[in-house]
Amino acid sequence: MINMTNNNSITLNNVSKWYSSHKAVTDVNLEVPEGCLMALVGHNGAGKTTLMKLILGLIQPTSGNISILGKDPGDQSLFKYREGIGFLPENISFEANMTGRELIAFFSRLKQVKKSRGIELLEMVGLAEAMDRRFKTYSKGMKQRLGLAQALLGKPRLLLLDEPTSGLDPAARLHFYDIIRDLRQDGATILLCSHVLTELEAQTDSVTVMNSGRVIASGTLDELREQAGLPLSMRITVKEGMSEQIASPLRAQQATITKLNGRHLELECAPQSKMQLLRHISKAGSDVEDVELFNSSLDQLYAVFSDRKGA
Ligand SMILES: Nc1ncnc2c1ncn2[C@@H]1O[C@H](COP(=O)(O)OP(=O)(O)OP(=O)(O)O)[C@@H](O)[C@H]1O
Repeated sequence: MINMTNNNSITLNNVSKWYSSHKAVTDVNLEVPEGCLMALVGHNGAGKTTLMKLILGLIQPTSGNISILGKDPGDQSLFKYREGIGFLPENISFEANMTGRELIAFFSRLKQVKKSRGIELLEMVGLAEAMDRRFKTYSKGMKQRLGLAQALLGKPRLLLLDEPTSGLDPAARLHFYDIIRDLRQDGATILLCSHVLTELEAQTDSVTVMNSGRVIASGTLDELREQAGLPLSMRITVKEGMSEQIASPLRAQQATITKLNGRHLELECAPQSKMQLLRHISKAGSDVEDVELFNSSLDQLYAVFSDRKGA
């Protein structure tokens, strides 16, 4: 859950990054509160990875200011605090001839973490059986798990994950989000880039949508729904032959009936009319057997914001 103490783990003020005349990121303002999981979404080339590199201090902004964990990420003298930051890049690649065990031992030394913790993490990500095999023999999903294990070394307070579930099978994805939940319970802040919007919905506190280097929308899912102005859908199951009778007063309440047959009616309404409509529906008593509500999905919200920018 979002920590309400107003402490931001990441703050970007008017950050731009240009490569020669190419604007990879333009005037980005972003605040990620401590303990929050924010998803960064956007088309290919929208600027998500560039933003992560800026936050990590791997590249310098052309203009604007960045603060992570209260520090300037570009300050090379601040090596010590990097122990508190974990990063999983999009296309993970390690020395091909080293085994998983050797690689995690190497990263454990770099992060000044006990080797045994590295081994524990390999076991946690499901690489116990494969840790003595060379990296070059690993499948894409196994490489990704090893990348995740190295990102988790040192109990990071801030985790940056670029497409963390790419290559993972469905069971491994579920396991990944279990790990993320545990980290969040320990207070970690997570910024996660993904194109798999459906799996993000249940996990994120907030979503930032990027397009052509700019932030075009940001907020909780409910805030984004309000900004997008998409209708809420309802599916009502009624006693046989009662649908028209129940639909009539709902039309007068600004609901748009989209489908109607003997036992079902489907409608769309403004999200703020929901309770008023439900009160009307409940007046029908036992003639109404079920009401299902469908909020707009992150996929639908993303499509709305992308279209608005003509993407
Ligand atoms: N080193 C670089 N030199 C020149 N242009 C770059 C460089 N890195 C990124 N870009 C450009 O900046 C823009 C943003 O790229 P970025 O990798 O941040 O996008 P992304 O949102 O992460 O995309 P994807 O979803 O495909 O990973 C793109 O137009 C890309 O071509």
